[in-house]
Formats: sequence, C-alpha cells, structure tokens
Amino acid sequence: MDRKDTHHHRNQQTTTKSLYAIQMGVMEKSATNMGGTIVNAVSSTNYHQNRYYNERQGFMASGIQHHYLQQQVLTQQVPNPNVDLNEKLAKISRHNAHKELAAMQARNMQAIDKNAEALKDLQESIPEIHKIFDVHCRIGSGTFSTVLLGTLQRERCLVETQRRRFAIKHHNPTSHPERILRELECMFRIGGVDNVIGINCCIRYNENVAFVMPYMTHDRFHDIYRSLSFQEVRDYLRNLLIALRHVHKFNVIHRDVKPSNILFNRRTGKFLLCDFGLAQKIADDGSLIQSSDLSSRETFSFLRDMESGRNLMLTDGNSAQAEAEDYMASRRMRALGGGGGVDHALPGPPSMQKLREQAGGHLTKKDVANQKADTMRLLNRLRLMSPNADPNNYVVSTNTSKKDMHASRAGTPGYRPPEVLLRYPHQSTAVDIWAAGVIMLSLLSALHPFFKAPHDCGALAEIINLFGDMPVRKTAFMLDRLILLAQKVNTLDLRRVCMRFRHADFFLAPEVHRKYRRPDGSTEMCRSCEQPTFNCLCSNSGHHLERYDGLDIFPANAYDLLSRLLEVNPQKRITAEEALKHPFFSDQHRIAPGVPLHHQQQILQHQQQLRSRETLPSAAARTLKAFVSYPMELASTASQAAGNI
Ligand SMILES: Nc1ncnc2c1ncn2[C@@H]1O[C@H](COP(=O)(O)OP(=O)(O)OP(=O)(O)O)[C@@H](O)[C@H]1O
Repeated sequence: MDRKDTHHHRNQQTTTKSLYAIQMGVMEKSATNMGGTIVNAVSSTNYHQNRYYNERQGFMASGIQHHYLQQQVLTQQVPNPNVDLNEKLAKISRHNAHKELAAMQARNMQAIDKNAEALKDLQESIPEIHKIFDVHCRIGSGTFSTVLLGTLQRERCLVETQRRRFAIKHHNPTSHPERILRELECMFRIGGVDNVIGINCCIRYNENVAFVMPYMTHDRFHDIYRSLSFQEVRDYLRNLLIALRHVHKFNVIHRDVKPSNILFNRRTGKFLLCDFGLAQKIADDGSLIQSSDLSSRETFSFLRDMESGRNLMLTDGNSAQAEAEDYMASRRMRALGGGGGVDHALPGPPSMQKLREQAGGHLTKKDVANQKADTMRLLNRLRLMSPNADPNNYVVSTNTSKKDMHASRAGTPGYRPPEVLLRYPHQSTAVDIWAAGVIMLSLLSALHPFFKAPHDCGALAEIINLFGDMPVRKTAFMLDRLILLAQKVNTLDLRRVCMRFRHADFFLAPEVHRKYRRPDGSTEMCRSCEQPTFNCLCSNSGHHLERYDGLDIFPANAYDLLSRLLEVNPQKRITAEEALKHPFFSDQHRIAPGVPLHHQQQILQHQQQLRSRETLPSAAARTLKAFVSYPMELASTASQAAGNI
C-alpha cells in the first residue's frame, strides 16, 4: 500500500492528540463496563506456543531422519560405489539438511518472538483489555495495526469450542486519529450486514486504540486462488459485489479492496470485507471528503450513537462450534444444489500430465526451457515500460486554466484504477469496482498478483500493455489528461490471456508447437503480443489460432463481466448493483428431483433468517452470516411447499 497519502506526520499528531483524547474518552467506558477478573493470559499462550514449537521441532527432526534414511538406502543401492563421492554427497546433503533446519528454527523463533511481542505490546498499551479478554495469539498484522485473537473471560466456564472468538485490532499508536475514527465510523455505520465486517466495541487507553470485531477463520488467497472451482469463484465475486453495493450505498469508497482485506472461509463459504482504514466519503457535489474533522458536531453525534449502541454490539461473536455448524449447513446446501463452500464435485479440465502419460510423451530439458522462455516473454511484454518514461512526470493536465493535478492516490499498488493513475481528482466508487476486476482477473488467470509495477507510471504501462493504448488515451483525454506514448500497443484478448496463464501447460505443449514449426525449425511469432502466431493473444487476431475448446472452466460471460469491471473509462464502468444482475450470476443450478420436503423447508427458513437480518438497524446486527446462493427453482419450490402446509 502506498502510505504516502495516509502517512501520519508526528507534528500533525501532536496538534490533534488532545482533541482526540477528549473525544475518544467516550469509548473508554465501554471497556471498563464489561468487567471480569484478570488472569495471566500470556502464560497459557506460552504453554501452547511451546507445545506447538516442540511439536514442530519433533516433526522437523523426524523429517530429517527420514531424509537420512532415504539417503542411506539410496547410497546402498548404488551399483558401483565410489566411496569418496558418496561420502561427499552425504556430507553435502547433511549440511543442507542442517541449514534447512536452522532456517526453519529461525523462522519459528521469529514467529514466536512476534507473537510474544504483540501480546506484550497490547498488555502494556491497553491493560484494560486483559480485564475483559483472554488474548491468545497474534493472527495478522498490517502497516497500521496488529490483529490478535481473544475470547471473553466471562465465558471461561464454557467448553473451549463454545467460547466466542474475537479479533482485536490494535492500532499502532502512530496511526492518525482521523484514520482510526474514519475506520471506526465506517465499521459502525456500514458494517455488520451484507458481507461487511462490523465492530463489537472500541477500547481506548491514552493514545492506544483497539477495535474488537467478530473473529473469522479464513483462507489465505495465496493458498486457494488457483484451485477454486467455477462455483466458488462465482460465489466469491458475488459476495464481494454484495459488500461493495452495500458500502457504495453510503457514498463511501473503500479504496483498499484487495484479497488480504477480504476474509474468506472456503469451507463455510463465508465472506467479509474488512479494513476501512483508507475509506473516503464522497460529498454531495461529487468531491472527496479528505478527512473527518475530529472536533465536528458529526463526530460527537457519531460517538454518542456508538455509545448508545454499545449493548447491542456486545451480543455477537463466532465460536468454533458455530463455525462447524455453519460448515455442516453449507454442506447440506451444496448437497441440495445451492452455492457456498468447496465444491469438489465439479470436474476440472484434463491434466496435461495425464494426457502426456497416456500418449507416452515426456518433456525434455529443452522443452521446459522453451516453455519458461515463452512465459517470461509474455510477462515481460505485460510489464514493459519505456525506459524513457519519467515516473514522476508521465501525465500532464490539458486544462491549463486549472491546476487540478492533485488527486487522492490512497490504495494498494496493483489495484489502482486508470483514473487514479491519471491523477484525476473527481474519483468515485468506480475505484473499488476496478479493484474487484483485478481480483477477478487473478482468479480467472490463476496469476496473482496480476499487476505488480513498483510505481504508478509502471502501473499505467501495465494497463496499456493489456488493454491497448487507445482506450487509455481516450480516457485520459476525457479526464483532461495527456500521456505521452512512444508507440501503439494492441489490445489483448482477455479470455485468451487468462487461459494462457491458467492452462500454460496446454498452450506450451511441445506437441502443439511441433505441429506449427516451420521446415527450418523456427516458429512464426506475432510481433505485437510476442507469442507464437498460433497462440496469438491479440484481440481481433488475424492469425490462424490453435483452439483450446473445452479447456476453460469459465463461460464466455465471465470474461464479459471481467471486461466491464475493468472498463478503463470510470464513467462507463459497471456498478456493483449492475454487476450483480450480470448473466454470469444468473445461471441457476438444476435441483435434483425428489428432494425431501423438510429439506426444502430448511432452506426457506434459512432464507427468511437472512432476509430478516437485512432489515435490522445498521448499528444493531454484528453477525457473521454470509451470503448463501440458493437455486431459484429450489427457493420457489420451497415457498410453494411452505404455502401448502
Ligand atoms: N475479523 C477478523 N478475523 C480474523 N482475522 C482478521 C480479522 N480482521 C483482520 N484479520 C487479520 O489481520 C490482518 C490485518 O488486518 P487489517 O487489514 O484490518 O489491518 P491493517 O493494519 O489495516 O492492514 P493493511 O496494512 O493491509 O491495511 C488481515 O489480513 C487478516 O488476516
């Protein structure tokens, strides 16, 4: 994330600190009112840490023993043993194993140190917290905060799995009070419904602030983005758009939509958009409200509202047992044909390895090298930036009468839309839609991060390399901006680009390449996309293309939606509301005939619960219920059935 825009200057903090202390004082009460006895939560955590550490050690040691055993067996099997050489090899492998073990131990120690440090830091900064919560361990951290796992002390009498779990977000004391207030206000006013994270309470002690939110077990995007099924990708995007539709109704731009700010549990299908630290409100005249005035009447009224909503907010949480029940419910739903959670039933495309084994072929070293070179060429083509471009001066305003080159850049590199990179000041909620499009691009192409330029100039070059120079030039012109481009760049075909990365094995199969090789052994290359002509990725390509029919798990309408989310012109970009009506989301699953009536009733009840949840006042509901997609026929059959009873 580029922190320049939001970076807190110490001198600024000193001036606002006194105001902040007065206003945040209202929140202090909520902490003390919750009561509870103080116990040493750290010691119990240390026990778990040590146990975990010892187990890891044992595991690693046994792993290495196994490695040695294998090594010995191999050594014994060598038909013509050259003793010296074997000894040397054994020594090298022993040395490598020791090095690996040392590195793992160092990593473990580092994690344990960070954990202990985070616990100690919270204990010292906000001692009040330890009167209310047992704080167990650190679960995540960002530039502005550390997030820890806590359970209520008053629930110690319950079985461990029934205790509600909370995420305690401890803000770094250097975080600007305005930023904290903005995040708090968004979570309080907007959060708690429609896949947007809510807040249970806020605790302040001197200059330290912690938010308490329901904890949600989630999967790291990095671990799952390549293996999500079509149904899961569709549910993920639908959930994201539901969250954005909700946030945008409040005229708020989240500004930091990216996978690490999305909590997604693959098993239960639950989804939450979090981290409103960079959120911005759009004023009625369309301008961005840059900061929240800490001494304003609105701030006081917000803090009063928060204080009065306190009792409502303390009722929620998320126990391990509740999560397990949700998982079982989502499994039942899937069995009935609904969405949510992992869908192992859908077959993926055939694996190249399998096809190759069947055909008896194998890859030579040269084949592998060629494949690597081909992919590198494509990545370089996508990341290329003219060496003459000046990263500090790549865009100018065409409107000389106005000096309006100052625009918000808050957000994370790789997720900033063209209007931000073109320094357009009148930004809208379309900023978040672009970021959602970038996430979809990663999901469809199985390439993450897709855009990774280190600065805005490079980021704009990456966009031009994918979408072509014309759409970017036109948008720049419309926004009164001028960019200097040395050459024309062709638009690439989004579907073929995604398939090229996702199914690289097929696009790079030597068998296919051999088919198109010229008699002199060379391959004809497309000058524009720098790929072999039969794999040309240019849209409207004139080359004879190899067809990869039946390979893609995503339908054509997925790419149509993708192109609308990634529309270069912010004024033409689809809204979250419109995107949810896109045909990509409207395909319904067929219900298997003969579903028992009581199952259909269960679905109906669940659906009604979800509906009634949506009608709660925004500050009241702090639940973790996720959006669950129901097949239309199933829902209507269920309503009919309910009507007959
Ligand atoms: N409610 C929650 N339940 C479980 N884990 C959470 C929860 N909230 C946050 N986390 C974890 O903590 C991490 C950091 O949280 P968050 O993004 O809110 O902090 P940040 O300091 O604003 O980060 P960034 O620098 O990315 O903006 C998240 O990526 C996530 O892994």
